[in-house]
Amino acid sequence: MATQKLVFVTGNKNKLAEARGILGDHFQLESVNIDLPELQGTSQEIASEKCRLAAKIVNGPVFVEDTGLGFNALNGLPGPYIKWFLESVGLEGLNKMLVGFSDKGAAAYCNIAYTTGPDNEPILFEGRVEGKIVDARGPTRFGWDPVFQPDGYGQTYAEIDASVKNTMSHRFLALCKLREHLAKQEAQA
Ligand SMILES: O=P(O)(O)OP(=O)(O)OP(=O)(O)OC[C@H]1O[C@@H](n2cnc3c(O)ncnc32)[C@H](O)[C@@H]1O
Ligand SMILES: [Mg+2]
Repeated sequence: MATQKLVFVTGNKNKLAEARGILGDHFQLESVNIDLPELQGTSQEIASEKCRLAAKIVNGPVFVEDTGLGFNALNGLPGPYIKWFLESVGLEGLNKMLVGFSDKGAAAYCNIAYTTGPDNEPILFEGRVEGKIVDARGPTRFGWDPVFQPDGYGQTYAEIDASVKNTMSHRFLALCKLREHLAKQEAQA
């Protein structure tokens, strides 16, 4: 199969490394390192708007993603605002937010927005993994990985081997949907 070029606009090197690991050799993943401005809204709205901005910059096919971590006890907050919560209160603070709630359930999700160019509306692909918030365990390499334990695993995202995370994560599930879409698009061309 021929290599397909794909542009991912993100300011996050860990997202890029995971996306490269998940998409493998069939895609030549190029990155444009811009932390695009993000409006307030749902994760889908944020991803769509980032994608419109990215398409204008790249002037061609491009994808972006918005990642969120929503606490069930807080009706899905911090959700898309997890980056600012993590920066402000740290991993321990995220735990403390749930003191007083018996429900420690949480969902990690990734909303990918892809467009063929600046004149076309973004298409969305979501990957979602249910789990719970636990005291931080494992290396602090990537964001909130140490405090999120996916259901069915005795380990946090940070403790799970990176190659395994890349076969089950919210990002993996979203990228699989994007990959399927691109394969269909290629078959129609
Ligand atoms: O340029 P973009 O792609 O927006 O990169 P970002 O780092 O700003 O990313 P987001 O706006 O989507 O914010 C998501 C936050 O969650 C973190 N994050 C994203 N994916 C993660 C993952 O798989 N595990 C742990 N933390 C993650 C990330 O470091 C941010 O703090
Ligand atoms: Mg961002």
